[in-house]
Amino acid sequence: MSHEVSQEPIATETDVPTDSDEDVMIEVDGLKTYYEDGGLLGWTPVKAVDGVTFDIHRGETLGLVGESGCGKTTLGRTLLQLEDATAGEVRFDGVDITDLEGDELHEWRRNAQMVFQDPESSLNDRMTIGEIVREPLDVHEWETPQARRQRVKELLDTVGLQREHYYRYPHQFSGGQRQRISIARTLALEPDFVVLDEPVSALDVSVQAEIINLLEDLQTEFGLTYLFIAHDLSVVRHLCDRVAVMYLGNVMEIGPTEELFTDPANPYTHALLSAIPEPDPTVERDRITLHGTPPNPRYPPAGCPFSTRCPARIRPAEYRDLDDELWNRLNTLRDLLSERKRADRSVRDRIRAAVGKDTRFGTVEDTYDELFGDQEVPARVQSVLDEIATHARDHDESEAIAVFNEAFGSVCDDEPPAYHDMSDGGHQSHCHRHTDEYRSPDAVLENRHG
Ligand SMILES: Nc1ncnc2c1ncn2[C@@H]1O[C@H](COP(=O)(O)OP(=O)(O)OP(=O)(O)O)[C@@H](O)[C@H]1O
Repeated sequence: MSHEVSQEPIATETDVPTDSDEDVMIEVDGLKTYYEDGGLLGWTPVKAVDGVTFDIHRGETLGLVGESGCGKTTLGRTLLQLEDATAGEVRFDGVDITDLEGDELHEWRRNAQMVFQDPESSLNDRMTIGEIVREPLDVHEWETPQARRQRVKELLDTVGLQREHYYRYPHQFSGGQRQRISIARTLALEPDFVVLDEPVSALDVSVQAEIINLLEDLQTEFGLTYLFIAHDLSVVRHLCDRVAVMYLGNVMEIGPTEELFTDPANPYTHALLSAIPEPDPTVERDRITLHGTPPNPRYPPAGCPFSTRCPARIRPAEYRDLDDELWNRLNTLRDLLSERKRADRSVRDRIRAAVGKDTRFGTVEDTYDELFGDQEVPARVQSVLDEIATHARDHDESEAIAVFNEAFGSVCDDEPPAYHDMSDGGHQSHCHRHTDEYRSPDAVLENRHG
């Protein structure tokens, strides 16, 4: 874990309207979690969570969605102090738990628990169901051993299992039943807050609804607050009161579920929602095709995290009307140049480059041919491309990128966007397009649906 603090968080404390309502249970403020897995001095950490600020309200279910690897699990684990925060605060009822240690942390953990995705691997097959569910009670020396046994039996009732299951082993149960066992264990110490990390993704569709219903019933019965991490947006829409959309370690948009699904504000949310299959084939819907893949979380863009793939990225005035496909190809060229700049080129590559031979990135001519061979490139773009090519041939990627940014760059590439309020209901989005200076993302996306 790194304690390096790099670029500014996407919004500063002063940008964010503080929710002073009494119903705020958890306040997350400028939270960062970096993984220093290389362990080498100067090694660039993975910025799994990179400066997020939001609240969780008492008794609500907050959904957390986003593509694989965007940092959802890391965020959930950091809220429970299962990962150390690199920077920022997580305040539970006003207490910053990132500062807790030893007995205080142990005691606090009773309040907050996690249900994991895969009930196959999260239960110890050598322990009986009774031992598994009782373990947190034993660890926290809860009352007497007899009272613990009684409590476990009650918990088995609560989650729809039978008391006789106490002496059985996990392998004797189906996936859905195993998830019920995990949930019983999670509830043992009567937590207030539960992180549900894809709790139904590994289950058969027929069983998913049963577990979702159980989670809803338990929430009502025990007044639980949930952070629900999920890929399946239809489940999120059904279950969650509010939704936070994550991309590359940042929360891009947060708001009431229906508002966010019917009137998304952020270009990334538009893209994520447009990937949901339309159940009614007769309904025509615009789809947004995202080009490229998310950037490496060790090297996030300096400006908006989504800038390298955003179909609504602000363009300099003289290129506003450029063909969208050509614009996408230009963005791909910038990604290639950045990757080439970063690459630790092998000795062989360096020698080949020095004697003017191809490297594993291919020649500049090949790359240009692949990207622009079938495009009509206006002369004003071609002259910039020619200048970039000169630097790229000299292996001066920094200068090539500087020329690129000078011509095609915008505020999206340079500055992290601030939070913007989309409604009075706490709907917020981070996008430079929300400022008066630019057209809203909606207006731009209407023209650019691929
Ligand atoms: N222990 C670790 N050490 C180093 N990098 C890690 C570690 N755990 C996660 N990462 C990296 O951090 C980033 C965020 O991972 P995380 O698992 O939080 O994402 P996620 O959104 O939950 O993904 P998924 O939906 O696939 O579970 C990824 O790039 C991942 O490879």
